[in-house]
Amino acid sequence: MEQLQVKDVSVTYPGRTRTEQVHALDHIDLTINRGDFVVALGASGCGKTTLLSLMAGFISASSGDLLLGGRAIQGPGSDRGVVFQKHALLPWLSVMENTEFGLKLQGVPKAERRDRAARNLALVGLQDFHKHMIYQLSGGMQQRVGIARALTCNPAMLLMDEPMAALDALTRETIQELLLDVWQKTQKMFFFITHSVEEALFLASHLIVMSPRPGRITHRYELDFNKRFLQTRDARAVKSSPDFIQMRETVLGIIYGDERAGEAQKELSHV
Ligand SMILES: Nc1ncnc2c1ncn2[C@@H]1O[C@H](COP(=O)(O)OP(=O)(O)OP(=O)(O)O)[C@@H](O)[C@H]1O
Repeated sequence: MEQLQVKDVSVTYPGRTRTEQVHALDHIDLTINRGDFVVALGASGCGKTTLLSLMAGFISASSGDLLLGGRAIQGPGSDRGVVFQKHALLPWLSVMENTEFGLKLQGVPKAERRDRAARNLALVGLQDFHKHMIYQLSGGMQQRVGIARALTCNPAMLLMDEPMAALDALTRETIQELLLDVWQKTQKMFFFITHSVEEALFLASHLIVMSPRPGRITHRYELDFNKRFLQTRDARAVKSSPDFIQMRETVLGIIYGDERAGEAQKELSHV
């Protein structure tokens, strides 16, 4: 079965002095199954990006294990697609050339890679933009190319680090809906980081809330607001429903509690 397992993982970075250490993640356990849309939410510095970087294979754990399909993650691989906030597209290449880039590096023949890239560009609504250059696209369209590119190597898992953060509110909502469509159609494992509580509640099938110093998962929720949207196509109705608003207040309370605790700790350390 396709599954990502994070087993008792801790990450410690060197601090500013020789003796200081930053406990970025502390004994994290998390299982992501095929078809799960896991969203990580939490105050700045709680270790969200560190967790994603472990899954991507960009960094190694100080202790514990990360397994994908039962095999230890030992570095980046085409079984995991990554979408960043800054889409990291190559501006001198066209939309098609950017999307097929990973397959070209793998030596996939041109006809096959064009076909696979075209299918994923259609999935994100860019079927009419193959020949456009990246600089001719809006921020939202560039982010769609980033998603299509990440999907084109057919990864088991899509890892997204605040991919909507630089988008205006309206575009952000459109891309949220697009992402839910892509999730429903592909049934891949999604791991998504955001600072927006509303975005997290709307997208997640599984929400984890993290707290900093040391980075821990403090709360876990199973949600179905995403399925409600996919059934009704009415995002406004979902986001203004009483249980959505109540959940938003609960999660905001958890996060602001953390941030206030963090501020108090900083103030104390200045005394
Ligand atoms: N390479 C590094 N060296 C030292 N400390 C690091 C390094 N990367 C991250 N940290 C520290 O580890 C902690 C967790 O960082 P991380 O970026 O994972 O958190 P985050 O929740 O993603 O934060 P943000 O929401 O601000 O992006 C922070 O205290 C950060 O300063």
